[in-house]
Amino acid sequence: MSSAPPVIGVLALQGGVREHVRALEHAGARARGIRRPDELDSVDGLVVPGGESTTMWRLAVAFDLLEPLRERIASGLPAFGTCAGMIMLADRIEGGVPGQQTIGGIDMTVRRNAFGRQNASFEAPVEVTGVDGGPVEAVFIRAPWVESVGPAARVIGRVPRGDQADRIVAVRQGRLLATSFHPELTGDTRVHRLFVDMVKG
Ligand SMILES: NC(=O)CC[C@H](N)C(=O)O
Repeated sequence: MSSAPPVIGVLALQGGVREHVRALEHAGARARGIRRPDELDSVDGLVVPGGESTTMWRLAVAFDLLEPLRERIASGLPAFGTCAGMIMLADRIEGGVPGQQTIGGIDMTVRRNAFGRQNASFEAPVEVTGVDGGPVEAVFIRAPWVESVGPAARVIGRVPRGDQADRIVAVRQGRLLATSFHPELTGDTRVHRLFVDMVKG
């Protein structure tokens, strides 16, 4: 017997919203954009997309969403952040603009634009714990990396090789998930399936 698909919101202030909606629907969820605090009440999970974390933070404040997002996530709403969305889910950031705030939730320190200029965009096969069937082809676009995680968070993916081998690029903490890269851009929906399973679980 199959239960009703979970409803997953995609924070639609800015960034790669449509791609996540598509990937979530492929992964067996119903997806919708979220722009207002009351829309948070009717979702079982939330994706915070990539884009620009400084703009997303400013818009979240302007739309009175930052506090409601913090409250919902603190009270157990499963969430998945990609790239700028990873920054938004970090408890601590480095390289932010003055005063930059996050939603938080994951006990980690994330460095913005960490991979630097020559290497601002690249792809690499990343093994993600909990995703079966071989590495995920990870697309990094002016991506952050995770400097460190606290005891509550678990590293589930690292850069496989090259100058930045072993940099942490995927983290999980309970029902919160974050990747430096963009699984919504590749057509491979295994990371979204992992999140949909976390939401169902
Ligand atoms: N592709 C992305 O989401 C880039 C993130 C962006 N560099 C930021 O700081 O928010």
